[in-house]
Amino acid sequence: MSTRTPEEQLAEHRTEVEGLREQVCDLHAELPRWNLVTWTSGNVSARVPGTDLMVIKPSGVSYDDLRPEDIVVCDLHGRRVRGRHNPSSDTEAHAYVYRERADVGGVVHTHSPYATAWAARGEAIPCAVTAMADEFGGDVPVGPFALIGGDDIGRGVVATLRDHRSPAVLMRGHGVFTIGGDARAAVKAAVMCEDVARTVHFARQGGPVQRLPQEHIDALHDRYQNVYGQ
Ligand SMILES: O=C(CO)[C@@H](O)[C@@H](O)COP(=O)(O)O
Repeated sequence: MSTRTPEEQLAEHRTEVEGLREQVCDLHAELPRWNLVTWTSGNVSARVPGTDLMVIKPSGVSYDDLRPEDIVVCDLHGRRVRGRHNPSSDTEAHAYVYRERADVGGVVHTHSPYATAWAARGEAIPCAVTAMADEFGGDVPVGPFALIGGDDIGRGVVATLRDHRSPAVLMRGHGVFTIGGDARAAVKAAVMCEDVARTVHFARQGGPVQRLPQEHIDALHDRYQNVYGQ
């Protein structure tokens, strides 16, 4: 934790903060694009590296209307430092994750329909296809039900993901929270979570679904995380 005030940190990192406000504003367009949200029901945040600050969506503002200057700057206790709007209802949850997980640079919340259906049943998505092993390294787990507004959701996210390689958790009776090294990685995890939730749901309609053998999950995850791509 920095010894400087949030305002001093903001003044020192103004360029990075403005860049992240623009990036997080743009990333919100991915939520409706991939059918992860209805109306304003999801949010993206990013940690400002080297500070105790984060940037997050304003509460209840339409994705079509979002501009970089609407993205709210908060400290890591969810208090607004800059911005004319109230921050997202989930700000304290995101802030808790950043306080507890130094490796996390981005957090996303959605109500994407297939994944949220698994959350409504309180059922983990079994790791039954290679794409799941790649991105999640196992099942997508279920976290506890928690009321919206305080840091209880953040506590549930951190406690659940501690025992998993998955960057996504299905919060029981609510929806999806994902984490990533940066906000883009957390958005990607949210997109992939909905994709595998839908695929495994479809597979279930035709019969039982089997989890891949653990050694195959481990090999696939290792290849995707360390070899795949450029
Ligand atoms: O999950 C919920 C409400 O159920 C909220 O996270 C969602 O509507 C998004 O709220 P915000 O617009 O980010 O305040």
